[in-house]
Formats: sequence, structure tokens, C-alpha cells
Amino acid sequence: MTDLVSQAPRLPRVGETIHGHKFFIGFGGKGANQCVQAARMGAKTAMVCKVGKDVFGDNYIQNFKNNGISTDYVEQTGDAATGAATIIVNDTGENAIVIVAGANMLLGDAELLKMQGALSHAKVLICQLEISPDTSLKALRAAREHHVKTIFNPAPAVPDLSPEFYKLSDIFCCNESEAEILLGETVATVEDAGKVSLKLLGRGCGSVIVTLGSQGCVVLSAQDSCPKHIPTTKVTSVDTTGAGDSFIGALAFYLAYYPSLSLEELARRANVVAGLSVQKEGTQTSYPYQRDLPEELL
Ligand SMILES: Nc1ncnc2c1ncn2[C@@H]1O[C@H](COP(=O)(O)OP(=O)(O)OP(=O)(O)O)[C@@H](O)[C@H]1O
Repeated sequence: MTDLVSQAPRLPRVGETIHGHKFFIGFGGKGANQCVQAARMGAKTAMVCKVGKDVFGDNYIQNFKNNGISTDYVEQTGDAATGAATIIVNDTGENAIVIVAGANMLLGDAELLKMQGALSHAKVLICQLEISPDTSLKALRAAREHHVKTIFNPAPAVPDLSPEFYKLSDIFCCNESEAEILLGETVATVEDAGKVSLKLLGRGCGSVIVTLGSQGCVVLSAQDSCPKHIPTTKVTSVDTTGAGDSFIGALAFYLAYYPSLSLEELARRANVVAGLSVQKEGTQTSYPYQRDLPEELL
């Protein structure tokens, strides 16, 4: 997804044209963000996705290359445009957003077949819901067949998520509002997060992480189903956009390269990485590299 962001004093009314004061184009999309964060930590990564045969698609492929990500499984299609989010932000920080998934929704069986070889050598697969849910499900099933660990991020969340997603998730990782949509109940406190994570675990996940912004996260697993709060260190937050994706990208890195770490330690380290990302502006622009991390994290 390419973000097209206009900042204006206020949001325009229907039929109105107004002057804004700043415009920028940013690289976004949950899967891509997560992949970029894992790559910056030093992980060997491949992105499986579809973009349009257009300037946004060309630029995105270059962005993957600039981050050292394999683009062997990035396809370009002439049948739809690269996914785009048109975002208008007013001076008080409110926004209006139109997302057109475009080429993302054309990712399907042919691309999954092509990536099987790479998947069979992978340590971790991360999936989200910004492509067809059926394609994500098939990818998760294939990962299980190859004994590849799976991280599933149910975002954007839907209330009627297929029950198979839970069973195919070694780590099911969502934020508070996604947990609310999935379970239809309010998640306002660490205690609430513990309760919902237990319910999500009951749907068949290997383990569950519910992220809680500045409060860190709550984790639990089938082996130890007592919810544990993993707080994060206090930082001066500048822009939290994309913090959840930074957390998941870092989590995937640690799961792949430090497989003996406990779930609590994986989450503690991912908290620190995501905590670094909120101290800078932007989404991918805020993601730390390995060299930015404290030594104890590697
Ligand atoms: N203000 C903050 N201070 C420190 N760490 C933070 C802060 N906000 C987020 N984080 C870190 O990022 C992780 C993910 O944040 P959050 O739960 O807000 O995800 P999210 O809502 O999916 O984020 P976004 O939608 O903005 O990408 C948290 O678990 C925490 O580790």
C-alpha cells in the first residue's frame, strides 16, 4: 500500500476543494511494514505480494530492494493499480481515509505456488488480512505443512474471522481494538487484555499477544495459559503510526533467529524495538536498524 497523505487545516466538505499545507507519499501496508522491520533487524526476508504495473508499484519494489528484501515473489499486474491509501489529516490530527486494495486482492494461488520453495526453507511466515483472507489461509496452511512457524496479525479485523485462522496461528498477535472486534467486548485495561487473550487462545492458537500501546503487551500460550503483562519502558512518543507492525516485524526476527527465547522475552524485546519506532516520525521511516538497538537486544 502506498500512503498519499495531505495535511490541511480541516477536512473538506462534500464537493469542496481546499488548500492543504503539506503532501507526502509514504510506503505502508501492514505486511510490507512488518517485512521491512524484520529486514532492518538483520533477518533474511522475502515479500510475497502483488503491486500494479505503475509508478507506485515500481517505487515499492525499489523500496523493498533498498531494505535488502527479496522481491522474487513480488508480482506486478496490469489488471489493477498498486494498493493506495488516500489520507487527509487536519490540524487537530483527525483524518479521513480511503483505501483501495487494488492489486493486493489479486494475489492468489499462482503466487502461492511460486513461493512454496522459499516457504519450505523459511523459519517464520507472517500473514495479515490486507489481501484476500482465502489467500492468507492457504499460505498459513502451507506453512504448517512445511513446519514453518506462523505469526498471524488479524488486521484489519473482521468480527466473523474464519475459525481456521486461530488454529493455524503459532502466535496470534493483535492490538486492543482488533481484539474488541474479534470478540465483541471492550478492551480498556491490562486485565481486559488478559481476559480476551484467554478467549482467543481458547479458539485454538498456539499463543496470543495483545499489544497495548504505551502499556506494552499481554502474552499467554497453550503451555502457560496464565496471562502475563509485559510492560515497556517509558519513552517520549512522537508518532505511533506503524508501531504495531514494527512490533510484529521484530517479533518475527527474534522467533526466527533466537528460537529458544521464551514468549515473554520475545515480547519484551519486540516492545523495545517498537518503542524505538514511536520516537521518530512516519511509518517505515521510523523503524530502527540493527545498529540502532541496544546490545542486550542482540
Ligand atoms: N507510546 C508508546 N510508548 C512506548 N511503546 C509504544 C508506544 N506505543 C506503542 N508502543 C509499542 O508498540 C507496540 C504496538 O503498539 P500498539 O498496541 O499501539 O499497536 P497498533 O495499535 O497496532 O499500532 P499502529 O496501529 O499505530 O501501528 C506496543 O506493544 C509497544 O511495544
